[in-house]
Amino acid sequence: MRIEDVYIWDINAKWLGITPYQLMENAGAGVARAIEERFGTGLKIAVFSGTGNNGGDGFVAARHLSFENNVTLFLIGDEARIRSEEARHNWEILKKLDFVKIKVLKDSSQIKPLDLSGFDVIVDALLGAGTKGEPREPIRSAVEKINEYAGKTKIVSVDLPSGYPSGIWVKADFAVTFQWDKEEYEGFERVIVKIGYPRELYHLVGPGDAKFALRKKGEHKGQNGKLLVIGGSEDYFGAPYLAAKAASYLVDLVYLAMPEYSARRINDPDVILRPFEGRNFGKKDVEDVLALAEGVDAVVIGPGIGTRAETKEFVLEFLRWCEKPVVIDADALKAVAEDLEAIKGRKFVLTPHAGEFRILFGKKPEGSLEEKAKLVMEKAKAVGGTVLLKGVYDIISDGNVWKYNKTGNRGMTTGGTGDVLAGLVGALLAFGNEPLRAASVGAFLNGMAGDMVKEEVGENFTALEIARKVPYAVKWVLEF
Ligand SMILES: NC(=O)C1=CN([C@@H]2O[C@H](COP(=O)(O)OP(=O)(O)OC[C@H]3O[C@@H](n4cnc5c(N)ncnc54)[C@H](O)[C@@H]3O)[C@@H](O)[C@H]2O)[C@H](O)CC1
Ligand SMILES: [K+]
Repeated sequence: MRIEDVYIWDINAKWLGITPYQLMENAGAGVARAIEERFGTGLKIAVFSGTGNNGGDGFVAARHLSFENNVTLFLIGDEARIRSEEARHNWEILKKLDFVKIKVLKDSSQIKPLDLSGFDVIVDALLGAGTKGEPREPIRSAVEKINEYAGKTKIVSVDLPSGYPSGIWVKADFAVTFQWDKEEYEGFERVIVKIGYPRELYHLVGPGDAKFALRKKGEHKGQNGKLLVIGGSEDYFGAPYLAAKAASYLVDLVYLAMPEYSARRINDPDVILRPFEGRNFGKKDVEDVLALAEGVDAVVIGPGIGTRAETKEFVLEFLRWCEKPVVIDADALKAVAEDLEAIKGRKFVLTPHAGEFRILFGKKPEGSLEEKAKLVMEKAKAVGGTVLLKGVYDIISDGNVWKYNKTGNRGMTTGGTGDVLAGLVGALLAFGNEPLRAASVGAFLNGMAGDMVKEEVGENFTALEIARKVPYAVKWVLEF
């Protein structure tokens, strides 16, 4: 698990109703328990806290330890800078206690003369996951002061040694880290304590994933993604339009390549039409559509494209040559099912519903969520890409991990919601997201938009209304 996952989990935990207060209480209690299990009780303990949530964990640990130990808490920095509610709450509690001695040290000149030789254990709660760069004063002096006692006094770091991985960090006997080990951490012993996360957080897609997926890259036109949607046929023109419309709320530029016969039905300034002569895509169009794809960041191919033999040939030939990340949706899935080699080595997302999944992989997904997830993961690994199996719970896997999405409602069985979804996944690919995150967050936003429409109009609505709700779903995520 990476530090980025910590933030995603925290946000998703909050979305599930697990408050930062509960997490901090469990974190601090876990630190206290790990210390007493290792060193016993009746100890003289110095807790060094910073003004962030790492410091907050230290406040909680000090309170828990004070029950059977002699605790002094050193706040390094100005208490006015204690930012989060949960850290402030625990600071206010400490200030009401009499057995915990508190010393506020704002300046390195107050830290340098400190004599810590009377303590059995020093707890380092100065800096944690929020650290940026080398420790700055006065934290820096506190790190140096603590390191004077390395090897003599027991030193326990909260979450990770303060200053790690910069040039100067606390030489701790061990760090008490939360819920799981982090792959970035090395060079110090870790004791892992659980802080109340349910197992679902490994798999459930939430606003935490969406916040990371929606981070904008640049300020200038076009920097926030250009998408090409390829679809439509003599029978369908709505599907590719829906995909393009939905995507237009996220990326800067959306090109919509359609056979001229159906393209003439579209006139929406939000999408840049690129009509191709004729009624259906065929091999004659491969060169020109590839040329279009050169100018974008990601491609969606399939909505309404039809299943004619000439079109299947077009789809396969296009995919053999296109090097851009691509969402393969709807009828393009049927083409790919005939020759999975066409997408070998590519960056792609397949977006089948259960029936298309069976055509692609020869097996209908059934059974429990975990049984279906195992099958999706196995097939994603086999095909070498990301598979988004649409359903009441969408299941997404890149072959290594699996995610599931619970947003959405029965009203979304209406035609076209799959097209909106394909557009959103394509847009998130165009943002630069890896396929797994683009697919899982696309499913999340699609379902959230559908839930917002249902809130307003009940369960009978069209896919275009879902597309129009996309900006509201994005706003909700960014404000969460
Ligand atoms: N889900 C979990 O794992 C939980 C983790 N908890 C603890 O929260 C910290 C992360 O807290 P955060 O407030 O984001 O950051 P820090 O406390 O690590 O530090 C931020 C604080 O320090 C200042 N700062 C940043 N870099 C430096 C620097 N180089 N020198 C000096 N000062 C710096 C910054 O301005 C902030 O004021 C995590 O590690 C866990 O301990 C939750 O409490 C429980 C759930
Ligand atoms: K720390």
